[in-house]
Amino acid sequence: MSMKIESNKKIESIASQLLYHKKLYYTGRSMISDMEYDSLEDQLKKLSPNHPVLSLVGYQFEDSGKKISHHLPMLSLAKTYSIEDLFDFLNKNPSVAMDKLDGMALSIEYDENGKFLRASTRGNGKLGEDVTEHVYYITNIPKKLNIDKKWQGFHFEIRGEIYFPHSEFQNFQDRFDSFRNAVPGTLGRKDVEEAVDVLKVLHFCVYDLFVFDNKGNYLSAKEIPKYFDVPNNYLSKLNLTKKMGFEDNMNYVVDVTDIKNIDDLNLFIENWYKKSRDYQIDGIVFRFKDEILWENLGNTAHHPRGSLAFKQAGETAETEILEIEENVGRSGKITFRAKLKTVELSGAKISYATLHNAQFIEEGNYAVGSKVEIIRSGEVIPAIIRLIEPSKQSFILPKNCKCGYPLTRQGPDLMCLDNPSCNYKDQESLVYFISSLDIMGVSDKIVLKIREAGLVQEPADFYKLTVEDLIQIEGFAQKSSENVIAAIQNSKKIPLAKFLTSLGLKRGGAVKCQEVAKKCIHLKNVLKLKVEDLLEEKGWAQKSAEDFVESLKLKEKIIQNLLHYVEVIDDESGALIQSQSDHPYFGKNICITGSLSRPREEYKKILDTVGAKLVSAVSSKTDLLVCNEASSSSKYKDAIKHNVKIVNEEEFSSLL
Ligand SMILES: NC(=O)c1ccc[n+]([C@@H]2O[C@H](COP(=O)([O-])OP(=O)(O)OC[C@H]3O[C@@H](n4cnc5c(N)ncnc54)[C@H](O)[C@@H]3O)[C@@H](O)[C@H]2O)c1
Ligand SMILES: [Zn+2]
Repeated sequence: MSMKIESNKKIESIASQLLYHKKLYYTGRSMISDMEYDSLEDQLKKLSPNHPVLSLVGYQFEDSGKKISHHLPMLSLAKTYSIEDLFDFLNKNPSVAMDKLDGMALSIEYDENGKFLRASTRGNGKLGEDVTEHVYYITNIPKKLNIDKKWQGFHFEIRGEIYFPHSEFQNFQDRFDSFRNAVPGTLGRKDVEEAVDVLKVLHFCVYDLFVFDNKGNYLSAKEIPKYFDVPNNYLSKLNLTKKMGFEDNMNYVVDVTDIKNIDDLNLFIENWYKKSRDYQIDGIVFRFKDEILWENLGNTAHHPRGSLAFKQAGETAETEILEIEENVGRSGKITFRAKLKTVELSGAKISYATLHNAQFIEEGNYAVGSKVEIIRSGEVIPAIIRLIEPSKQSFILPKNCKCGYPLTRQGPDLMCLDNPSCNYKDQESLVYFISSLDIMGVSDKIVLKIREAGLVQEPADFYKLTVEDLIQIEGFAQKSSENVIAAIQNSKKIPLAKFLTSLGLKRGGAVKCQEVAKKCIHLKNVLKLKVEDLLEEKGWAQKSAEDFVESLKLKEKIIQNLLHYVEVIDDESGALIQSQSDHPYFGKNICITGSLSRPREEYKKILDTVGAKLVSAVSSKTDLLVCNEASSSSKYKDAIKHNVKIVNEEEFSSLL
């Protein structure tokens, strides 16, 4: 074989490994450390500097929705692990340093009035996914910018990182396979309403601003200081975004012009990582301060030349797998974790690591006795990144669930699907049932203890518990047992929407269950639901409707058993709305001014019952103003101004 063919083979092998790991990484299942990945990339750079894989940005997901084409490409960053390289970079030009936030890049566009227009992800750098609807719910992204007079007529594009604060992630841990997957997973959801609670707690941090004039032409770094009356540097550009209403992010950015030698730089880096923060970083971004220079340096196909990310090799440790344990999730998905010979890693004693799913174990060839390398990567429990030495024995994936029923393979996962009342998946269902009912004084911990003692197999069993049962369990005293039992017994009247939510139905998040409750009013109608019925409603896709109806069927026995103990209260709001919707005042905004024959409170109550709203001021959104004579009140004037219909009390009440 000629040298050329040999080296081509090597190049293609590295390229295909890179593609493979990219895919795993961007779907939250990385199998190698960033350092190993980056060193593979370096090898390819040496062998074939122009290889197309090297200029791939991000990873294109299949089956994706609407695309937005970026005005300017959204690129990656050049990176280094070497202090010397970083020092050389800083010596070239005065720079700033900022956190390299480990979330996802977002582009957010505003129109010439400062109104939020649309948002997109980085995607492949040229085409991103449209996430406009998701962004409506992200609270620290302004939907209307504070626009100074001299900024009017310009369009703005803000770029930054959307990330999950650690303190918030704690509340949503069980919903995601991994921390890394949480943000892409949430922004990738097509049924946005199901993700609202997560979107509300995500944070956005700005790192760039682009300005376009009213013809859509890009305003260069040279022109910005002229139009906006700011000095030519990165910090003052960021300051503009702060004035526009973005959260103050200046504490992320530090001037590093006073670093004079390698020792200073080492100390600076060491201290940077010591700072406490409520989010994950995967490096430090250094960027030349001079904006005109930064722009003139331009980009490669992969990254801007005026920025450099410094990364630190994450601390890893070697250990041995002692046992492989499995857990059955609420959906029936089996997840695996390894019990390890305890080792210390970044100051913590580690005895467990995640093995994710069946595919991860197969591909990595992990088994009891394997020597492995583990890393802490911001996950709740550490991840295994590499097999150091295979075990003499191999691990045979379970054929059956712990409940005895056979498992089904679905892609990378094993699932327990055949046993509708699998006790093991109910272990999670039980906790979920109680926690979504919000029974005061009954925490998840208590539920697990009761479950471990074997006292409950399904939700209905909670209502059969007695004080005597609980006292037998370690940690329960007379008084606390009485409290728990009383709390459970007091939770027997459950509104329909809450009842449905607590069942943990597939696709049955709180918002969807509320819609179903409104539509069906009685539980017996819910139990008769067909896929077609759901498809009539907006926000239901074929697959989610099928999942919902099917999982409802699977829970039928659990529901029937529960009904011996609890009373499910009809959704009256739905019943009302059905009859109200024919009323002429339904959905109308009505305002009253001057004195009428009956107190305003009384009218408010009547209006409530027909589905109308009594508003306190007149705007273009008001449908009707009620008053007995022309007056000089501001409400009256506004009604004339906005062309709002004005009627007297008699006319008004004739329709009530
Ligand atoms: N372990 C693996 O298997 C594996 C696989 C693929 C990629 N990776 C890792 O992923 C990285 C490459 O991925 P990438 O291109 O998504 O990201 P990147 O590391 O090249 O960084 C670019 C991204 O950084 C983000 N960012 C955060 N803070 C920023 C700031 N202050 N200024 C500018 N940008 C900021 C932006 O989202 C931007 O898109 C590499 O570091 C690589 O090690 C690892
Ligand atoms: Zn099972």
